[in-house]
Amino acid sequence: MKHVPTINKSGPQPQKLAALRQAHREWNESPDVLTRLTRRLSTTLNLETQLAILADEIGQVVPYDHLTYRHQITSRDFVYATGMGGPHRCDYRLNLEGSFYGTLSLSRRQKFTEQELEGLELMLAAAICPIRNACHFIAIEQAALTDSLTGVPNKRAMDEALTRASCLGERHGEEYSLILCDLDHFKQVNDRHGHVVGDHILKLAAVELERAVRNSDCVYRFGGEEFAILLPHTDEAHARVVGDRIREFINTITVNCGDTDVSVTASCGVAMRLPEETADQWVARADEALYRAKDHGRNCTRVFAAIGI
Ligand SMILES: Nc1nc2c(ncn2[C@@H]2O[C@H](COP(=O)(O)OP(=O)(O)OP(=O)(O)O)[C@@H](O)[C@H]2O)c(=O)[nH]1
Repeated sequence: MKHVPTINKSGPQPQKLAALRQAHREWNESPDVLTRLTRRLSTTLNLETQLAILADEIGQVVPYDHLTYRHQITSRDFVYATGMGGPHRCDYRLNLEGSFYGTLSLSRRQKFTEQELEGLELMLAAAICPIRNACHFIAIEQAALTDSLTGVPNKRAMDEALTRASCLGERHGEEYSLILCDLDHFKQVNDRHGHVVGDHILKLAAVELERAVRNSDCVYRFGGEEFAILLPHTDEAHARVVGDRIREFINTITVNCGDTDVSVTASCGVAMRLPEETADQWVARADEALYRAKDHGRNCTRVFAAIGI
């Protein structure tokens, strides 16, 4: 049976409450480095902010010229650096309960003393739990914005990006175009060759889309067999060219299924963002252009022209 703690009904405990108040004051005002470090780290789950706090607190006890922290969190490199080098260096691999949470390196002109290294280790021991929590937080945030099948950003990430693009477009008059790219007759691929093949083609399509666009553009999985590509600084004429290139890349996908090779085509709908347009209205126009591409026989690109609207 689960242990349920009993509630003490003996009435108020003035002495204990006074002690609690005192402990709280001491915790908040303590000049002790470790108490202050853990107290400051506990105020945030943001890894960059935590590292800035750690760098600040370490610098007050062990002067250094340069501090770096590196960690790969769900395949993305996280790097924090402050200050400028020095020939003497110490590196710490941050491990907790068998898991690795990054490498912290310090360097400076003078050698580090044994006492300083011991002090550093005490501070890192106090910081490791908050750092672990911040790393997990980043991983969870990334997972919430990533499509688990293809690894590209998902619809939620796209909604955030479109809202951001709308704000920037409104403020600075930047041009943004959106391409919706939908695989043609994908139901037939699933029905004839099975979902495993369908899933494999979706993964390959995401790879081809990322290859077909610039680093500054971003590919999202918008729905089942539908992707979206957001193109900053791009008008509709250039976006059309990208739409055609995307289709060419998708057309190169071939999956061998025993005695047949399965290939796919795609249709693209393009819309450039209009002034004062909401993200939903913008997506609706790109979707309308996609519908026209499908209606025109598929494997083509259609633009919802901004002129005349
Ligand atoms: N394998 C696989 N199939 C998916 C996934 N998500 C959606 N689909 C399939 O994609 C197909 C989409 O079918 P439809 O919306 O009819 O579109 P379509 O057959 O591509 O036809 P058009 O878009 O008109 O060319 C459906 O069979 C869905 O089951 C997925 O994650 N994996």
